[in-house]
Amino acid sequence: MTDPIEPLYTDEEIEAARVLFAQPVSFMMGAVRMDGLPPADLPEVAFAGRSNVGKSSLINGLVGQKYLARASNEPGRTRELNFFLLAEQLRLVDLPGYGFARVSRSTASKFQDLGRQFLRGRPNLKRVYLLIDSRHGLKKVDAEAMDALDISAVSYQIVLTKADKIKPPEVDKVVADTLKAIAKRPAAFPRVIATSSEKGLGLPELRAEIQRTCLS
Ligand SMILES: Nc1nc2c(ncn2[C@@H]2O[C@H](COP(=O)(O)OP(=O)(O)OP(=O)(O)O)[C@@H](O)[C@H]2O)c(=O)[nH]1
Ligand SMILES: [Mg+2]
Repeated sequence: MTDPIEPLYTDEEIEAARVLFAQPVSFMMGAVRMDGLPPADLPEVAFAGRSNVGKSSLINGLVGQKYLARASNEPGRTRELNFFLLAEQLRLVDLPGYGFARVSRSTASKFQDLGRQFLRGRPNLKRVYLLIDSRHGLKKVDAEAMDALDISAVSYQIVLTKADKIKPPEVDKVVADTLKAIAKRPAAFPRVIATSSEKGLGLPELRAEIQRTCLS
């Protein structure tokens, strides 16, 4: 039996994805309203998760640029839907985080509502990458986000972040626990990728997964 934990990508796929993500990438726009989105004319993948989980850093890691998406230690940094165009072929969408944010409750909920509306109603959204901090695992707010995605039938995949902060056997355990927790969720893609934007762990596999999702 194949191990569902192991990513199943050929060397050719990994190399093709590396080449794709080495192509030019640019910040296209930030949207603050659903009627201000770019046209739904290219495949998109979005990065969602709690504030401070590492969404902006992961986008930077994937494209090999340190400062493309604004990352910060201050939770609630990303406040708009930020669209990054890669290779003129697909878009990476950085979402505002849910959970704690160092802005007023009404400001935070305004951007969280925008994120929710986007996830529910974007026809060209191929998949949501739902980021979970390796040190913390799934929390109640993450389960609520998954409930919403399951109900809307929006395909999502769990990506563990900051895997450099814990030991490899602990990472394996979080991966196994997470797979168990999502087993019965209808819209969850049954594979979990552990990543570190800092050390590059898991990024080649995630690039290959995004390429498959958007361009095959
Ligand atoms: N050690 C380590 N730190 C990371 C990693 N990814 C992100 N961080 C740190 O975590 C903090 C938050 O990262 P961001 O990428 O801004 O997180 P975010 O999810 O975009 O946050 P919001 O926009 O506020 O929702 C920053 O201080 C990053 O340097 C990682 O893989 N390893
Ligand atoms: Mg951010």
